[in-house]
Amino acid sequence: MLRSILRSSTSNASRRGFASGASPERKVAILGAAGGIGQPLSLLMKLNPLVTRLALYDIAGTPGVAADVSHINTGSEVVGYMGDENLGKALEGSDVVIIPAGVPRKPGMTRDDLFNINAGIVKSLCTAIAKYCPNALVNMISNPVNSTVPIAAEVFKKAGTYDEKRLFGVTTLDVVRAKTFYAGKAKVNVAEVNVPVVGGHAGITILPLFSQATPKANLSDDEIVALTKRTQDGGTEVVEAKAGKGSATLSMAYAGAVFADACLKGLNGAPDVVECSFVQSTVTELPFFASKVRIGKNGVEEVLGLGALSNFEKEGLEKLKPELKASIEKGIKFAHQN
Ligand SMILES: NC(=O)C1=CN([C@@H]2O[C@H](COP(=O)(O)OP(=O)(O)OC[C@H]3O[C@@H](n4cnc5c(N)ncnc54)[C@H](O)[C@@H]3O)[C@@H](O)[C@H]2O)C=CC1
Ligand SMILES: O=C([O-])CC(=O)C(=O)O
Repeated sequence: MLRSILRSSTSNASRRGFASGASPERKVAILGAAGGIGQPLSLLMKLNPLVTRLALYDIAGTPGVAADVSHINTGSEVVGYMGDENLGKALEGSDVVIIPAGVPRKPGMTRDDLFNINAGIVKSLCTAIAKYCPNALVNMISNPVNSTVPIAAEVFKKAGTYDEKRLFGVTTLDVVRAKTFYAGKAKVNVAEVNVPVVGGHAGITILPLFSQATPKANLSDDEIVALTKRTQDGGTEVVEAKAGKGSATLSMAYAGAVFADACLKGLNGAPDVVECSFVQSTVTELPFFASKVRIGKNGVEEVLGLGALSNFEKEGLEKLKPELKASIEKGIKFAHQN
């Protein structure tokens, strides 16, 4: 067991000296830390000055990743944990738990094709979260997000720890893509671009609201249709380009790091922290829905509405509902039956 736990050599004193100044100490755990997303995400979280302790958990490979990342001269302490028997220690005291554990797609597969394997992984990890860090903000990356978030909610409900303010499906990559594609088409500075993306995280359930994109640009209807389709198919574009070697990892690690940073800022009391996320929601008749969310000291402070939609977006919203509803129900059913 000892061999599976690797501590960084950074001293407490130097850690405090380097760390986050007046910010409170924050522990972040990454579950699936040795994977394609997990490794670059571990790197990016090691670079985040709001993190004081970084727990890297996986079923294999974490000693190496933790040793590697721990040599970076930023303030946080890095500890690697490997194997189920060390999951509790990885989670204890965590403020934010990021979950990129599970299998990725291969060409020809949908995200839902990952359900059979990933549902069980998510269920067991969330059972441990309920036991060891029930107050953590959970950032669910594992696909299919449209089902894994409802599974997590049911696991937490069963354990008596569910707080809808603390459970987030990470849809930030859809926003990252929408911003990039819009900036390219509209020929505006990508750093200034904002595009809300609502709905869910699979195919047509991903609904970018380009009518609300800023800075405003005069794009034709055809251009908006093409941008929407490219955003919806962004994951597949990467899966096909990787030709059997997995799905988005680097852009996802970036997106995961952006979202976790927003959670840390919100927890620390920063004002106006708003990101899109797939959360428990009353924005539509569906129990979970992605939209802009204000994040604060308790997690979700406010689920923001959709704003004015174009006719094209209104149609997209109605079209996505049956698929999203079915994915949510599939997750809930799985959690009840297993
Ligand atoms: N939400 C989003 O926007 C995105 C989600 N994803 C999803 O993220 C997941 C991970 O993708 P990759 O990192 O590319 O896969 P990967 O296969 O490279 O890494 C997954 C890691 O999870 C670990 N793992 C498996 N079972 C585990 C368990 N019970 N506990 C802890 N770790 C466990 C594996 O050992 C592996 O290191 C996939 O489900 C993928 O579809 C990927 C891209 C974007
Ligand atoms: O497409 C996939 O399977 C991975 C994913 O969720 C994304 O890249 O958006």
